[in-house]
Amino acid sequence: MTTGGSTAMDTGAIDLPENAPIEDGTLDALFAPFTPHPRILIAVSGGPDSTALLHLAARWRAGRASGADLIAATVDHGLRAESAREAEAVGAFAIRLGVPHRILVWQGAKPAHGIQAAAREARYCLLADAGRQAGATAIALAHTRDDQAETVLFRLARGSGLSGLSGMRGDAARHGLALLRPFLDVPKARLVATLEAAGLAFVRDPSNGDLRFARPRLRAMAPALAGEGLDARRLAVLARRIARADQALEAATDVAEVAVRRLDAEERPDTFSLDAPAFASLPDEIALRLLGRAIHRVGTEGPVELAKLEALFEALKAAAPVRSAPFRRTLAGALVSLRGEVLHVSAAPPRRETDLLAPNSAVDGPVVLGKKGPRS
Ligand SMILES: Nc1ncnc2c1ncn2[C@@H]1O[C@H](COP(=O)(O)OP(=O)(O)OP(=O)(O)O)[C@@H](O)[C@H]1O
Repeated sequence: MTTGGSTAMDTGAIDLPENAPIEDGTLDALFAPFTPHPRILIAVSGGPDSTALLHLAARWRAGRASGADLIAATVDHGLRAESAREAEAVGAFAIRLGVPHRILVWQGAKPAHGIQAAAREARYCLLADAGRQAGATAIALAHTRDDQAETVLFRLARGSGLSGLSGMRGDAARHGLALLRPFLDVPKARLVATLEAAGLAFVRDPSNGDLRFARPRLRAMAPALAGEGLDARRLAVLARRIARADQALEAATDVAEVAVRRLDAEERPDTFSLDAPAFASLPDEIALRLLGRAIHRVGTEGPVELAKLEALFEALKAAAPVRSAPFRRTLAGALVSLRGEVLHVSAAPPRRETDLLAPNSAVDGPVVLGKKGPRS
């Protein structure tokens, strides 16, 4: 995304040239998250962002007497005729920089639908396996500020809650390895300028501009959005602010969990019992998060979809003061029931056809909820 009219004053960010090459003087700060790791696998597609990541990380490492060992890997998804040749070109570039490189081939059947998501999932698995085999403790990815902005828009369009709108994290974990994204605050234009200044070539994946996919469509809208002030910088600032608020709400939920959870004789490992009056006195957002945690922990279907959690929470709030009929609902493989002063969340019994027909028995009906990925 190009940047529009925002200024350092209205975003709180330090104003940097948006398309100036990255200078050596900034490398220590940029790669500070690398320092705790003895060995890092750099994920390089051969596109501009990850080529710049490899180039700059090698430059940073060469300027230090000690630090992380760098290794690099390229996943050949086998989806384009040129992919094998491009992966080899990345390998040759890495070797020139003195960085060992591996090509990881995505084998097996490729789905007809959702190919981008399947390729991403396969890529993370292959990179994590290669990283672990090589003794790496972290994978470095070249997501930029433009990617962060796109992620925020993408999730906004899909109805995400605050956790989703906080965007990608600069430090996350997956498959037992840390995921480092040192360029999350760096405009893509600066990486391209860095490569051009160093005379380095990179490939452009045509699928990045394929308007059959949602992200390229959002990318194509970026100049118009930036013209209205909704540029990458503002969206990235928004993501940071939301992440900050989200962390505070999670911390408040930790406190509420300790205060409201009943650890009495009735408590079993597969049950989460909450003091119902204390739960009802929590602010809605905290109560909702606590309920979502309970369902996620004892349920069998992964993270709960936010809209479904909200529907269940509203039904619970409506039922709580009445207590005329027992409250029992299932969501994401968990059973939520209100008995007297106790709100129980336990693993749901196996579903029967009749469960789906009984009134007040299932808010999620026959829909199978997803098992992975952030749901909010
Ligand atoms: N085929 C691949 N092999 C290794 N790493 C990859 C591959 N594709 C993506 N990555 C890693 O994941 C990051 C994000 O992927 P995404 O598809 O958003 O970027 P991209 O368009 O490939 O970016 P780049 O300009 O680096 O090529 C990349 O910057 C890179 O670090």
